[in-house]
Amino acid sequence: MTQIAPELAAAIRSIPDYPKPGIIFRDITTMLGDPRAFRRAVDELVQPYAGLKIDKIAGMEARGFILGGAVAHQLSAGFVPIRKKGKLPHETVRIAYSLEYGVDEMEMHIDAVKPGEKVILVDDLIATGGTAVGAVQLLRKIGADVVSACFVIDLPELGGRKKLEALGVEVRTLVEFEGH
Ligand SMILES: O=P(O)(O)OC[C@H]1O[C@H](OP(=O)(O)OP(=O)(O)O)[C@H](O)[C@@H]1O
Ligand SMILES: Nc1ncnc2[nH]cnc12
Repeated sequence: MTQIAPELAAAIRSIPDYPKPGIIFRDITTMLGDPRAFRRAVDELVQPYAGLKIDKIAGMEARGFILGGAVAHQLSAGFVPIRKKGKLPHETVRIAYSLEYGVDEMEMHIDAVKPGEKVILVDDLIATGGTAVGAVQLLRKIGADVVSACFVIDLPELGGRKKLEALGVEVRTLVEFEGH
């Protein structure tokens, strides 16, 4: 497996059979708690976009908020929270999606992005791609130009990267893990 950042892979904890039997949960809390690894992850995510004049970073609840907030700060971009249903107070756009271990609905404020604004999607991990594809669909519904999506972790066997690329979204990842 290509590892852009092997020291990041070493900082991520793997927990078998969580949240369901057969899933190996890739736990980034160990990476977030390590100041060097957290900084490295954010720096690596930001670097390809430096100078691109990105308007907004969209982050998926909850882990996408931690990384996306830091990336937005570094790029001097705004931040758009994509939340699980029922949490946002203003008018929203909503979509149902499935992920590696469940189904849910996510939503975003209808005025979170202006038509034509350049947006990058940020999350900790892409597995089946259900969450990220849902997020791209929401962003496009309100006219965003989704230029790229980036993740610390890719689980390539679950095919998420290919689904996003098929939608015309560039995908950048730092670490790959085999299996689920
Ligand atoms: O590619 P997929 O199969 O869609 O899976 C990836 C998503 O699953 C995890 O989030 P989760 O829904 O567990 O939410 P959390 O961040 O609140 O724990 C992860 O942070 C991604 O958002
Ligand atoms: N295996 C996994 N580990 C952590 N988060 C996930 N989200 C979807 N699949 C996951």
